[in-house]
Amino acid sequence: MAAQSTLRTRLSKLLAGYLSLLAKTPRSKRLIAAAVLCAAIVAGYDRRRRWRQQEDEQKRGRDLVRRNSGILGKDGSYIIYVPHPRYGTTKVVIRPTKKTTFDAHRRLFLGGPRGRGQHAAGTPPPNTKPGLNLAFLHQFLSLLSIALPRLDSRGTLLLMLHTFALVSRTYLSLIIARLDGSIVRDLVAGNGKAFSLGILKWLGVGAVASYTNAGIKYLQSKISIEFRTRLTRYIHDLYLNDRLGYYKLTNLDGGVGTGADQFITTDLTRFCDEAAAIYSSLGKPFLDLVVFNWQLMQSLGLAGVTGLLSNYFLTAYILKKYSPPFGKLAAVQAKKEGEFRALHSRLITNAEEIAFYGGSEMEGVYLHRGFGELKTWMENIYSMKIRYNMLEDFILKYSWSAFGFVITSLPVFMPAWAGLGGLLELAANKDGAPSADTDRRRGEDRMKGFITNKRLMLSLADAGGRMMYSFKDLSELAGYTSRVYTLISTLHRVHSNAYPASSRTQPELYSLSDVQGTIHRGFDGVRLEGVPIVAPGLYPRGGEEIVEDLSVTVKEGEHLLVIGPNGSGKSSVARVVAGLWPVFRGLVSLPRNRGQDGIMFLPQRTYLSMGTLRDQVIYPHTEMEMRTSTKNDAELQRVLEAVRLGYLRDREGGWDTQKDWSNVLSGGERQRMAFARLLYHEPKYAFVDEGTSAVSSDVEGLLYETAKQRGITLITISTRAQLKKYHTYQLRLGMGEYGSGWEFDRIGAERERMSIEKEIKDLEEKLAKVEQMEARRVEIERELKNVLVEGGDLGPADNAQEIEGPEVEVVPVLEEEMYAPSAGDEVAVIDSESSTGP
Ligand SMILES: Nc1ncnc2c1ncn2[C@@H]1O[C@H](COP(=O)(O)OP(=O)(O)OP(=O)(O)O)[C@@H](O)[C@H]1O
Repeated sequence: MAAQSTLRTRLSKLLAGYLSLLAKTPRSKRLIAAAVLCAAIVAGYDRRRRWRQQEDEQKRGRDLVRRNSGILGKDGSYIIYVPHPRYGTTKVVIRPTKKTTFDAHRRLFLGGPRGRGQHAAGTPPPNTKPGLNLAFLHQFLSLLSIALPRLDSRGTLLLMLHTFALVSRTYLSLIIARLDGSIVRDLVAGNGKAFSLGILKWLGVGAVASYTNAGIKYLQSKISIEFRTRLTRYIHDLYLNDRLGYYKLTNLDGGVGTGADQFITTDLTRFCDEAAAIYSSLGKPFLDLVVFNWQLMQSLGLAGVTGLLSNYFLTAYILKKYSPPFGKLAAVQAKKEGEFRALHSRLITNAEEIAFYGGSEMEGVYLHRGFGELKTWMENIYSMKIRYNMLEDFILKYSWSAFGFVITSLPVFMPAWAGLGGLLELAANKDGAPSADTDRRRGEDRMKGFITNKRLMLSLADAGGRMMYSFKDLSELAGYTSRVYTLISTLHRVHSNAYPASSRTQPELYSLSDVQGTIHRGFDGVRLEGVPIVAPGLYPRGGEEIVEDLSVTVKEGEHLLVIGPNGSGKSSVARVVAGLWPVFRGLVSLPRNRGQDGIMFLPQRTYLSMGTLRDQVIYPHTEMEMRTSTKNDAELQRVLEAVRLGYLRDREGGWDTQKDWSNVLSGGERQRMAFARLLYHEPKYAFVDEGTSAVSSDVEGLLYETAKQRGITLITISTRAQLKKYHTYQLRLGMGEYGSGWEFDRIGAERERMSIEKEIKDLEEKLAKVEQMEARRVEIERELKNVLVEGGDLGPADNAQEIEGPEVEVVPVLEEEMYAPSAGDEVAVIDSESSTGP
């Protein structure tokens, strides 16, 4: 009780004191305090709300990460959750690049064909060598317009902070140079107090400078990541869209060689790192040069600074003259690294096939050759660099220091030419006969001036050196810039189909600049009218016609079988309809949508994606799309049962199991999985390319009947005539003298019967000739017996005379016993079981 009453008294005292304080405080201050209190409460509440939201998001993120899925935003953005070591997951929002942005950038990236003066205004000729030239400036600025899209973007803010940190560091270096001079002066003068104060100041400034240095490095990496994020997303949006950039880039355009992977992963990273570094490695020394030169001009006069500047220009000239073409070297090295990497990717992708063939030795040859080329190139670069580095080191480190000593001695030896320092010297000289005290003071001032100037000179030499070194970095940056620019401009070219005809030569027939056909989407069926099926050549080469002007129409319920020998162009028809290959002439009509109620294509090799078992059935849908289309796991199970894969879910441990499915499913299972996708998506029309070649015939029938029952009109591509029973029409390719003809018939129609009867007649005629051929074979064998004797030796001379034809030189064969090795001969022992000989 006593304790309680004491507490109450204390509380009431506290309250009274607080109220009296409040009464005494002016009104404005009270208002401010109230505002601060309210702000603190609101901020606390907001923090709590955000914290809860973050927790919910992390929980949702964990679920989605497990399911390999994301969320689609209303504005078309895609929200995914990526695993995070500390928070479990972090949310990443990916906003698609707007169409108008691509349109605006096309002007920056699209050049015309090779040669000067044939490309859009402002774009450099595509054959410009990477280096420090105007093309580099254009390319770099174009890439920067993607990396820094707006003035208020994150990257711009980071650059501003970085600039602030760089300026602060230059200012701190200036303070340190002055402090250095005064500390040495105080030491020489024996002024302990000033000396200690100087040391304290030194430590204080040092702490701030270290923090600034670390900040500069941190901001530089942040800028690099920001650039990379923006550029990667931009490239992905151009690369992976309905214009099929990822396919056309290597199969039709060929502008980036074997593939874009090396460009997107390694080259882009190097470009971003170098671009972020170049800002500080050029910007800071440049700032240092200006500020320190100004300072030195104050103390050393115009002569000193003129000397310094001439030194820079001379050095820059010498280094530029003798420097190897670093930009080009970096670009070629990146290309060679890409080729080597592509060889490894091929090996990984085709590991099983290569293992079956036992092809490791052959693959080893390719890999060693690829690495050999890369190694030779790199050795050349290093040997070029070593000579240049020697020159660079001697000039920047040693000759510059010697020159620095000469310049800092100017106030002492040539006071009339040496600015403020020189004036001080002159004034001291004028003071008449020097006393011991003035001599001492003069000595101290000289010392301070010398130390300050020396430090400034050192910083200046360092800045100049870094500036010169960064010319090399700049050249390398030019190489990476050229690589990334090439990738983006090629993607733009593919995206907008910009293949102008060269004005110098006639465009080749069926080259990408000769595409005149029309694609009509929104048709209820599949129709080709006068469409040549052409295997395209890499731009600007022309393509090769495989099927002559094809005209065929498939309407709902009229299943079509496309048949013909290997290589006659069956799959190519699907490639043209799917938009992989261009429609060079004629008209192609097809439904507007892919998937449900539209059209779908099942390629010859079933692709199995990364992710869960569910993802395999619903591909290319995501789980999120599956849920929004009101389908569920029970429906998926029904689909799997319809294709006789109902056991998979239990065997693999549920829908969310993640595996490398291409190694788990057998060839037949993969094909059935492809049919499961067909049944899941329920398109109106479907191209099935050799979709049942590895499936047993009873299941094959079941797959076709089920698909037809679901209302899917099938266009089957196959070499097997027994599939006719599931189709209404057939398109026979590979006809005519050149194999580019075709026939389109109703199955069982008069013409088809006639063509089969004709084929039977042909075969009978050929069979009738068999007896004649047999008789001829016996005759030839008899003749040969007369000509050849046993053991393969030629017969007697009178027999040989009967042979008509060119003269044959008879070389006598050494018999085994006639050969006796002499002492000097090397004798190889031949395993009689594994080798045979004449
Ligand atoms: N990207 C390409 N570039 C050039 N030619 C190609 C390309 N793809 C295929 N070809 C060629 O086009 C021809 C037709 O190929 P397609 O794949 O259409 O044949 P197919 O009739 O489906 O053969 P198969 O029955 O063996 O599957 C072949 O000679 C092939 O070599």
